[in-house]
Amino acid sequence: MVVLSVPPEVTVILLDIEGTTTPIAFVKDTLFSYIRENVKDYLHAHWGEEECQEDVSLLRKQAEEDSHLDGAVLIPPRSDGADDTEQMIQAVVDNVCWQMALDRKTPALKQLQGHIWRAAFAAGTVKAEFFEDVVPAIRKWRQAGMKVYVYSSGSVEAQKLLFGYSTEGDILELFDGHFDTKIGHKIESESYRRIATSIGCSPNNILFLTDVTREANAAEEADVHVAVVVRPGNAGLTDDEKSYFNLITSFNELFLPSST
Ligand SMILES: CSCCC(=O)C(=O)COP(=O)(O)O
Ligand SMILES: [Mg+2]
Repeated sequence: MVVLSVPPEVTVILLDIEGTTTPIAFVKDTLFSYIRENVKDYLHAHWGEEECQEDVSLLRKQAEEDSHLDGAVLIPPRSDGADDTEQMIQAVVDNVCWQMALDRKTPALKQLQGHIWRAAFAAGTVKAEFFEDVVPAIRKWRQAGMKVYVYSSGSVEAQKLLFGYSTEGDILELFDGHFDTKIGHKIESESYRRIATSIGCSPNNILFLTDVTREANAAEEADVHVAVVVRPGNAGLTDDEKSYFNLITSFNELFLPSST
């Protein structure tokens, strides 16, 4: 087994979700399919609620920013008439499906997705999946004194559902905190500096594990240590990326200085 020594100054492990803790196939085939199949019914059921209207307002604002993009779907402004509700719901559905077809990670989309998944996770219709090495490794890191945080494009609310309702039960207690793109985009180095400040450590106290090399580059630019996680179903890496980054195929390949 290949072993990657974790630098001694590292006290925090920061985890991506999709392609790192969780198979991309689960996110795409289960989580995203659930959204496509249920978004319309969800909007009908919750349209009158403040939370749903806040989600729609955020999506409408995002749609305006996206209006220059090919195929972008605008959401008409809200009026008092009940007649246009169907038309608005259809526009929201079309906008969500358009964003998802492009695998966009906008906070507006992620916030609504989190709210739609809530009922599915709570009812046990959906249970999150992790690669088999993930939970035992996190437990080991914690025993060794590491702090463990999550940084994902999925909203913090959705992250808590994922780790709260999983095939391994509720494992939320294994995490010291969660970050989403409210702190900044994952491909911007400033986001990693903000995360370090928020945790109360230096960037070089953090080891970030991700499957996406653009995220790894941004983190590294902020002086965060990175390892690129290679999992079945992840996008392939170029030869240059393979030789440049530290690569791991399992969390078990990380060797902590305190491990014996
Ligand atoms: C419950 S989190 C859902 C995962 C998700 O929506 C997503 O976009 C994952 O992105 P990541 O940044 O974790 O690769
Ligand atoms: Mg990822």
